[in-house]
Amino acid sequence: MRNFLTIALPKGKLYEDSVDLLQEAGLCTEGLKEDSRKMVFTNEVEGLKYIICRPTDIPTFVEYGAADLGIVGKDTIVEQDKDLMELVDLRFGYCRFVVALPEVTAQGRDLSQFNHRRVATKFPYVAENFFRQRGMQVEVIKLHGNIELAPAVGLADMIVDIVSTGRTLRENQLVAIEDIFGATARLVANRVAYRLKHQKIQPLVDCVRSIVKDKEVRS
Ligand SMILES: Nc1ncnc2c1ncn2[C@@H]1O[C@H](COP(=O)(O)OP(=O)(O)OP(=O)(O)O)[C@@H](O)[C@H]1O
Ligand SMILES: O=P(O)(O)OC[C@H]1O[C@H](OP(=O)(O)OP(=O)(O)O)[C@H](O)[C@@H]1O
Repeated sequence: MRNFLTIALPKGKLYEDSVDLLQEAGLCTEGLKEDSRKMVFTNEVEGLKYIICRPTDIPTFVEYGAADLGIVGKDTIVEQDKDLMELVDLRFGYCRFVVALPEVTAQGRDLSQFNHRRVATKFPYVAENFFRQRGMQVEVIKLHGNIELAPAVGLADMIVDIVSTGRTLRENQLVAIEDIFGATARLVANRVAYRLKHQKIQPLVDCVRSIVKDKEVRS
């Protein structure tokens, strides 16, 4: 498999845009959009292999070299801080990290008034860093999804989560009171593969860069 190029694709929100981009870059993406439970797609003729992963597992597959390249959100890259090469900002999958509170609690207050409170998040590293930089001490509670539920049932006073349209916050009577940073999808590489498979990887990276460079950032 030394000459194969293996690309890890995230299932979920980034999947369609990822497949479209690779197709635009001239790679064969046959079968990837079919409704299927297959996790590995091999194209012997082109020396290409795609693996379909959970978005949060992409950095692990790439760091260990199980995939040479991967597509993953900057939010996940920052949270996991794995040893990856970040090659291209793909300009899709835009979302932003915020601190959000119940509307009733937030009214007329600023964040500093919520010191020593509990924060629910899927992103404990991002949350801890943010509050440390603010000189605040909070208790971070790690959840794996539906973070907006935590304040509603008294598990936490506030949340750190990603927001795109803002609909989930609104429909759960939460309001963002601080922006942390924005994130988009990135093309990442395994360090060793980037050197050993440079002849295959670099033309693809150049092509992807030229495709995305004039595109608007979008969610
Ligand atoms: N509402 C959103 N709008 C736009 N992009 C988003 C949104 N939510 C997440 N993203 C981006 O898409 C990536 C994948 O999100 P998705 O919801 O598909 O998977 P996930 O549930 O976070 O992953 P996992 O199943 O591994 O926990 C996120 O890491 C982020 O970069
Ligand atoms: O601002 P919006 O457009 O409403 O999007 C924000 C929601 O999207 C993400 O959740 P996701 O759908 O990934 O589910 P999760 O709660 O299981 O992480 C995020 O955690 C928010 O809940």
